[in-house]
Amino acid sequence: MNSSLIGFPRVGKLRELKFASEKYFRKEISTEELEQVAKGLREMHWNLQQDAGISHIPSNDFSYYDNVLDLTVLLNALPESYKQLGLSERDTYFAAARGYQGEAGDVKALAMKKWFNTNYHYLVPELFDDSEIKLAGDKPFDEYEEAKQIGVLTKPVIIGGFTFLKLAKCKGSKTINDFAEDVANAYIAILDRFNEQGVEWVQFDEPSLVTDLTQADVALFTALYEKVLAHKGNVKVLLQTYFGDIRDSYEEVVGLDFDGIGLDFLEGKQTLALLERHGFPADKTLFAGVVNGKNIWKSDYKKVIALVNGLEKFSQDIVISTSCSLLHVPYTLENETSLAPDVSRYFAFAKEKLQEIKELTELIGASGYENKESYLANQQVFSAERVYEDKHVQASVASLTERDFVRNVPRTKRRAIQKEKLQLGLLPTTTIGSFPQTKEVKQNRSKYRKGDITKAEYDENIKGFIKDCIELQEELGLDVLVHGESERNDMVEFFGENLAGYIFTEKAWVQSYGTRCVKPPIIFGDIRRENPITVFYSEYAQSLSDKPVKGMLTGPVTILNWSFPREDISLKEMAFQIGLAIREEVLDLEEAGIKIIQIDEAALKEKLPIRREEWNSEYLDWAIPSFRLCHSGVRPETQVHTHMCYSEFEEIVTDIDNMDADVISFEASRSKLTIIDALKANRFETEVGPGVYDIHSPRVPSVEEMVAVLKNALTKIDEENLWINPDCGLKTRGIKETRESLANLVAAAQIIKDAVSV
Ligand SMILES: Nc1nc2c(c(=O)[nH]1)N[C@@H](CNc1ccc(C(=O)N[C@@H](CCC(=O)N[C@@H](CCC(=O)N[C@@H](CCC(=O)O)C(=O)O)C(=O)O)C(=O)O)cc1)CN2
Ligand code: MET
Ligand SMILES: [Zn+2]
Repeated sequence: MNSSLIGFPRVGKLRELKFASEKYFRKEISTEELEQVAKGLREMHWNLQQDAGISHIPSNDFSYYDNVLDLTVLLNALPESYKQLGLSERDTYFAAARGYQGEAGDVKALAMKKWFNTNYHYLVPELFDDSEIKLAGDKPFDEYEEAKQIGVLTKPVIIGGFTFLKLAKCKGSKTINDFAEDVANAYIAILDRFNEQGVEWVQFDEPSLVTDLTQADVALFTALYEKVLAHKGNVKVLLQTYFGDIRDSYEEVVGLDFDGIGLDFLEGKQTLALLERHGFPADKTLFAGVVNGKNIWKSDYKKVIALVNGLEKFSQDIVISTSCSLLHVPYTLENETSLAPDVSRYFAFAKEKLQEIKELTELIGASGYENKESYLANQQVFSAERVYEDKHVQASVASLTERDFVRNVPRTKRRAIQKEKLQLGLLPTTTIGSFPQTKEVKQNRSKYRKGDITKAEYDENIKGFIKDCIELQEELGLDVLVHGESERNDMVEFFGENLAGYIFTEKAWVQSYGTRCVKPPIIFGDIRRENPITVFYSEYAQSLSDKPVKGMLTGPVTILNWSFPREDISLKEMAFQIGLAIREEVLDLEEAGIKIIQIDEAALKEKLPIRREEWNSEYLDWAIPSFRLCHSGVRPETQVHTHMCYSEFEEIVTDIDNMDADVISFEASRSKLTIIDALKANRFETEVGPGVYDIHSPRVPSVEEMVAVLKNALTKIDEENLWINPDCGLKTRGIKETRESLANLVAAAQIIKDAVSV
């Protein structure tokens, strides 16, 4: 049986690409040196896949920052503002990705958004009325050639034209339909080039097909591909989908002249039913996504083999594949030195998944496969009892009642009590929580981890960072302070490390955006809080100031969504277990005299099901309650904040209000504040802090631009309800730009406060 990979992680086994790129940004290495690192990684990844016997090895899945941005460049759609800087090709690309501020000019980065239901972020393509879409680059062709040079014949991978158009934002009067013809022509030109190169298969990724589509969308898709496929020549075209099923377009898709169709049998709840109902054309190859590309648990060979065997009645020509790109899992288990064997034996990261695919291709269809060594070894893992149960936690979740989810004083009444108690005045300024993770802050953690310093020394250093952070905020004149999160490597991993039931890794990095990676902790058993986690740090921070210092926690939905979840119990069960743990922490913080507690739900929107019909039943019906569970026990005078990034929650504004927080801060600066209209229209009750500047870019926002944002916000939001803050935490920023940006923020706030009080 043949096998295919949709994409492979690109940051490198030990994040080599991240470190090289960041050196390049700091001008410590040249373009050529950066390109050498990238080339080395590509070669290594191709060789690995070749060694594992993968038949369809992807190329062009590599990216210096983001593969949607790569496509934008390839289609000549990079906005003029970046080209006008007159920088080198590479630097123009990075200017679009990160913003640019320097001798050549001052431009903001492109907007960044969540890639479907993952923690990966892409840069949003922008289409202007004068954008001229055409093939304008060589990356996919060069990378094919590069692989060929080392003896690997690859399957180039490009995001398809339909997904490109669906993700793009039109900035003028034209709509995506106005660009469809040029897009089709550009893909024809792409296919021409692949024909010249003698490419056998090309993969067009069309994940937008798994979203709810209108008839017009399906018509756009069909028209686009009718045109493109008429020119495919000798190249075979694989239409690759993932993250769900293609229930709205299946019949049209199988009717088109694709040579292969890639379907997701894991997240695609209706994929099998679609095959049952409509069959699968005999002249096409079925690329069956059966190995999980998103989670780190080993595949159960028995189940996978049964699934593939069941597909043979639909197609004689099956290639097995991952369910999505392996971009979303870490590189390899080999780097994990401290995982117990009875834990690590359950896991398969990207490299180990290659081995799984290899073994599966050998087992499927082989007679007597049940007695083969690889099968027996796999089944041994699945027959073993995994004991990590906590009966006490299970009982606590089972005995939750309605009352556990409701604060006993309603929000409007709490508001008056809180205003009286906190005395913040109108338009309070605050930040989202983290302050720059400086070299010293990171070293403190790594020294402690390596045993070079004691816990007491570690805590002493943290107290020093907290003290500096409080002093800085006092000096800047912010109203509500934070302790700065210098004890955290990450807002989720940190809680994973401090909760029983979690496993955490050393080097299991996954790209989140650009050079930024996360190390999602693994939920291995039932979750329980054993000891207070943050109280020591928050209490100390509050002791240094008369202003309120926010307690800072991550909420259950976000902890769950940014972890690798168990597959043997429901998401709801896990969310409630985590919710109970965070609730204990909330109550301890309140007991320690913390007056404002922020519970971040940065990832709430991320795993909202792609299909609207599943929003409530599959998600919101437990996600919102699990948040309420965290704070329902606090006194009315304790103010509860939450925070969300990449907001785009227009359509669930009422659900967000139902979280019953007192204040919410959210990202709005890159998405131009459109969310605010939705808040007004839905009579949003929660006080709001729409972020006034983008913290994902190193550029320093001016006072004027933030005044403009605030004035705009005040046209829609009552001044009694408005907070002033950046759009997310400051951990990725440097101290200098943070100080300057926040000084400007406070100055902008003062101008607005003065204007409002006259
Ligand atoms: N989980 C999560 N998802 C999120 C966000 C988030 O904050 N967390 N924010 C949004 C945007 N995404 C982001 C993702 C990552 C980072 C980020 O800053 N990541 C850091 C890593 C942070 C971290 O965990 N650092 C560790 C590990 C540091 C490290 O590299 N250690 C070295 C050793 C260094 C030494 O010994 O000195 C190693 O492990 O190899 C620490 O500081 O303790 C990075 O890529 O640079 C920011 C935003 C959406 N998704
Ligand atoms: C990705 S949301 C970040 C929230 C967190 N409190 C921080 O400031 O870093
Ligand atoms: Zn955030």
